[in-house]
Amino acid sequence: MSGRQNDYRRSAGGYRDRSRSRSLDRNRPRDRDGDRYSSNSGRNGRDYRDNRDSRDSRDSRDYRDGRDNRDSRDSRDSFRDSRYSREDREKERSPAKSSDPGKGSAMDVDKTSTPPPRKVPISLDELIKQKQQEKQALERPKFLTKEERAQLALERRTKEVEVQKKTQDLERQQRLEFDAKARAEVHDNNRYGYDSRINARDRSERDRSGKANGDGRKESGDTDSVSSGIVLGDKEIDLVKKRYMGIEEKERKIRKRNDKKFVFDWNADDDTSRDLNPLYTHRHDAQLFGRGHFAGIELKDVKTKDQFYDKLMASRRTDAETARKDELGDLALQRERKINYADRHWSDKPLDQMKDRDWRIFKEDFNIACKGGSIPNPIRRWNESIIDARVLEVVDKVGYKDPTPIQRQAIPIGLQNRDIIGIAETGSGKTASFLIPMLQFIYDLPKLNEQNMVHGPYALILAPTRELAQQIEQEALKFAVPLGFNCVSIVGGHAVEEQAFNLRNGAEIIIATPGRLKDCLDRRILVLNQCTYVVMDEADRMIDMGFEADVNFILDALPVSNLKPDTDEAEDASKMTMAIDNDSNKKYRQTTMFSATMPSAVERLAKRYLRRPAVVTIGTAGQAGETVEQRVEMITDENKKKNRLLELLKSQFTPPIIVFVNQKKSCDMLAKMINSCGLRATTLHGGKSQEQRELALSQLKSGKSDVLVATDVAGRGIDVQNVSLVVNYDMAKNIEDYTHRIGRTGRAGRSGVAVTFLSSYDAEVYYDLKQMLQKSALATVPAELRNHEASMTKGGVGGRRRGNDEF
Ligand SMILES: Nc1ncnc2c1ncn2[C@@H]1O[C@H](COP(=O)(O)OP(=O)(O)OP(=O)(O)O)[C@@H](O)[C@H]1O
Repeated sequence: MSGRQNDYRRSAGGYRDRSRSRSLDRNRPRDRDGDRYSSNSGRNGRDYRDNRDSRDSRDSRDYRDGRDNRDSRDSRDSFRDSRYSREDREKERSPAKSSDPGKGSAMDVDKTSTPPPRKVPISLDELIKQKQQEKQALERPKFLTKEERAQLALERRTKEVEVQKKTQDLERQQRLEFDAKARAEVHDNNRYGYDSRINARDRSERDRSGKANGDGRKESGDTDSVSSGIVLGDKEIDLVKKRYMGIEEKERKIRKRNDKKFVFDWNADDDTSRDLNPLYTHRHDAQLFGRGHFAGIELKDVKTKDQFYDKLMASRRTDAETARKDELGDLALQRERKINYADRHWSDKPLDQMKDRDWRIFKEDFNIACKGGSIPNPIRRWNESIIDARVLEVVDKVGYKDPTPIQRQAIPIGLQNRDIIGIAETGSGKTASFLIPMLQFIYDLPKLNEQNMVHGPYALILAPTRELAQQIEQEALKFAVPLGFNCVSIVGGHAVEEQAFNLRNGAEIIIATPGRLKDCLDRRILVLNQCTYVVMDEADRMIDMGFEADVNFILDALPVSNLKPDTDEAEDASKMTMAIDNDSNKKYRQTTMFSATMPSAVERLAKRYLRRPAVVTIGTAGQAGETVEQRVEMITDENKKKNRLLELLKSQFTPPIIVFVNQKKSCDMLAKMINSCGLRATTLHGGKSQEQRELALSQLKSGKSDVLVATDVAGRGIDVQNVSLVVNYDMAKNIEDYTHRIGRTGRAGRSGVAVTFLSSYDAEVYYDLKQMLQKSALATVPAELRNHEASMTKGGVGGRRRGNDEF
């Protein structure tokens, strides 16, 4: 069906409805003017007609528009009818109300006055709009003034209170009734008096009602206080009772989280069982650890206490049983002796009775840790070692009574011709720990003579600084001269010719700095054709100073025919101590490295030149000497630093004192300042001639100078006896240098103090320094450092890489 036909039908439907309503109108009674009463009966017939006309016109418009509004029109018609009828009723009512005879009827008014404006029924759209507006108005939040809100809240509260009061009254009423009933029942049951409980309840009831009165007074009872005008609260009354009647309230034990699981109502003092039971009075103290104790029982105690049973048993024994008992007793005694003997401390045992356990205890006692296979046992005493008697004689002459921890472990390994990486704190005798096996090694080699001295030295010691090399030379000479060996140092700052002259008679041991040695090798002043023992002292420093290439050059100049195999054989002492071939006395090359700090950069060197090295660590790697008290002061201001330095130098510290700075010019400036204060200061840095450097050091050692102001040139290995104070006027740029600097004091078991001025420019080392101070028993971390952000995480790079002695 087409839309047009549909619309037509709908409009026809609408027409049928209208004709039906007209026929209904025809049946209605007519008014005075002959017009028919309609739903708008208050109006004249013209109104009605008009209405009808307008409706018709609307219908015809609907028809024209062809809109599908049949349903809405039906509802509109019915609604309009209802509106007409309501308005009609009102109109009918109004003339009746004003039926004043004087005024005339509404009809009359209509006739006389101007006709009222025609009332047009409200359209459906408007009506819907109106309804929506009303609805929106209702939904819209209404603003209330403060007073209105207060008023509302008051009303609400009043209502609540009323309800509450009502329920309370009701409850009270019910309770009173219940009590009265109960009292009557009890009275009936017990004629002789009131139940005390009811009395008490009455009292409490009265108390309660007294409180309910709101003034804290009791209705009856405390008449005294009321009469005296003093009002006492409950707490006060309790206190008065406590004071005058001696009533003590037991404090309730409050159970805490960590308390035992079971909490009893009684106190420990109330427990009487203790006195009655001997088990509790003589408690057995269980000792589960320690010698002489078996499963927590002291055997000796048990023996003395059990005499009663012993006597009893003895009286019952036969002779044979007694003999057997004695036999068993002897056996037990022997066993006990054996246990006690085996449990002796290692120092009470001869060497051949030392067990693995003893060696473990021994190593723990000296903080010795080793890595690598087939490590020999450490040395307990010099005379127990396999060191040649003549070398031991020299050791005794030098005055070393007992070996230091690093010497205890490194010397026996060195004597096995094993490669070693030795890490031990500053001033712990590392020099002797590589010198002694070296001397023993050379001792087994043919003496140097006119023929073989041209092939160069047997042993080579490399050191990062001239001063350290010279110091090692002096230490080596102590041992070498009595043994008839020659030592020569080859360091920068001296004429090469002079050094060539020193080498004219040959030297079993050469101590050198890498730069100058390379020069000598380049110039053919020296060859290393028979060098089979190499020591790199402070190897990390050499790499740090940029000597790695020189070191590689030197080590590559060594003969390769006696290189150790990179197999397990390198750990086999019996093979490594043997000559390589029977025809010659050639030995395997032995390479060792020693330092107090071993950063990972050294690994590269170790991997290239060391074969299956044994790693010996004393204490913790990179740790300062345990006898050094480390103090850190946060000072950034230069003037304050100077004042503090002078203050320290004038305090209880006795010379020699070493002050470390980071720049050459600071050395001279500080030395001047110290000299002007009456102390004798000398300087040591890379800008000075070698003679001046050696003079400065010797003056400090001899006591001609009180204070040495130095750069890191003096930071490593320099051994000046009895340095009481080291001041880091400028903090070292990395923790390794700091460790070596402060290691100039507290050497060889003596105590010393290291004071460091830390500034905000040193944030790179805050973390490492904090860790180091925390590990030391003699150091406290200042709060500024502990809480500083930079000390929380490891930041910055390691030390500065520098070329040859540029300090
Ligand atoms: N067994 C020993 N008994 C007594 N003193 C010793 C012993 N061994 C070494 N010394 C002394 O200890 C001091 C420090 O020794 P050494 O210079 O070898 O220490 P170091 O560990 O090399 O120190 P650094 O790491 O600073 O170079 C020296 O004066 C040395 O004479």
